[in-house]
Amino acid sequence: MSGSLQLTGLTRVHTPGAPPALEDLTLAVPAGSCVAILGPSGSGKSTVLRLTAGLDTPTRGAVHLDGRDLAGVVPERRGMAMVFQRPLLFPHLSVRDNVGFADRVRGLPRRQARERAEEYLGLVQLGGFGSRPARSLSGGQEQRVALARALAAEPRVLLLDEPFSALDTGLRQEMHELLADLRLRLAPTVLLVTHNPAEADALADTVAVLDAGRLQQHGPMRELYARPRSLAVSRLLGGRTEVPGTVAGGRHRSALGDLELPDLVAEGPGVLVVRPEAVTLVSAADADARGTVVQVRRRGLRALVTVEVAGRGSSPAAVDAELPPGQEVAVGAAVGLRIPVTARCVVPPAGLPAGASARDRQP
Ligand SMILES: Nc1ncnc2c1ncn2[C@@H]1O[C@H](COP(=O)(O)OP(=O)(O)OP(=O)(O)O)[C@@H](O)[C@H]1O
Repeated sequence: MSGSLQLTGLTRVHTPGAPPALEDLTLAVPAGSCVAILGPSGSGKSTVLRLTAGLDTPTRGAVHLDGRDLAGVVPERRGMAMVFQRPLLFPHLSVRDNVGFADRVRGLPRRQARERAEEYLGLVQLGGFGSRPARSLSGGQEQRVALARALAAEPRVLLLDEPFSALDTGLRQEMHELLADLRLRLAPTVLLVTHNPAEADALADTVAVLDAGRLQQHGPMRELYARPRSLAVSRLLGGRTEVPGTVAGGRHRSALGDLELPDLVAEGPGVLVVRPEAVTLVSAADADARGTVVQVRRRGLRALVTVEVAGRGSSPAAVDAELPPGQEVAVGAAVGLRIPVTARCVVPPAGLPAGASARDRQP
């Protein structure tokens, strides 16, 4: 029953003359897949869901479901169900009647509606909760009911708008496992909005990064981590190492020295970004660059260290490295840095659009 969703050139301008809330978004959500829209506050994530659900009208662009243009189709006839950050249950109704509400509205007899509701409550691991009043549930249970209610509508697309962000870490983890299980059993088509990279990583097949209303990059999370196309994407995923320099002859020249690049990169200014997990501290003989530890932060069993590398004739560079459990280093220590060639990625300097990525330009 899962549908195939296609957004094409989707644009929403709220105030003429002001920057669009969403600009020219083209995104495919294949049947049975889960695509996450990831972005900072105000980047246009909810706008995408509202336009898809028909709660708002695009200024330009189209939403197609299984090839059908949904322009002018009211939300309740789009074959979609939405789960919001707040569950929005009817507090005076039982859990079962909350889940069966849509079935009752469309004329299903009470008994049948309740049987179906129980079935979906079982799927979200709330079997036995049916007769309880909705107001007696915990936050996590309420959100499970909201999910059961959405699934009971048998939507062709499930729209999730930050559904777990109000839950504490443990409950959120449980909901992630539940959603992964539901995906295996029911294979729904899911469009998920989140500002949390770990959530996008845990739940989605691919992640579309939005910044200031524009799609920055869309791909599997691993690709976004390893090969961000812009500083915005790198920063959103927690990247902090940004070394400005110049690309020439397939090498990046900066305070770190002259480093070979793994990809074909156009000549000109470019910022080297590297994931801290890829950087290791090594002896001077094996090092790609040498520097001094200026900061150590604990990350559970691991430590995240910042190493400052003095540039010859350029300003110093700061490189983050995540140490494995057991490896310790103190502020002030002189260390060598190993940055594997495959971990080196060059993005355009701030101010240039992602589309102008040095990697995408031919030399
Ligand atoms: N009805 C509206 N009228 C005017 N501007 C709006 C309206 N709705 C949203 N915006 C603006 O559009 C931009 C995108 O908003 P949107 O809610 O889609 O962002 P978001 O990424 O979902 O943010 P958050 O994570 O904070 O919910 C924001 O600058 C917001 O202020």
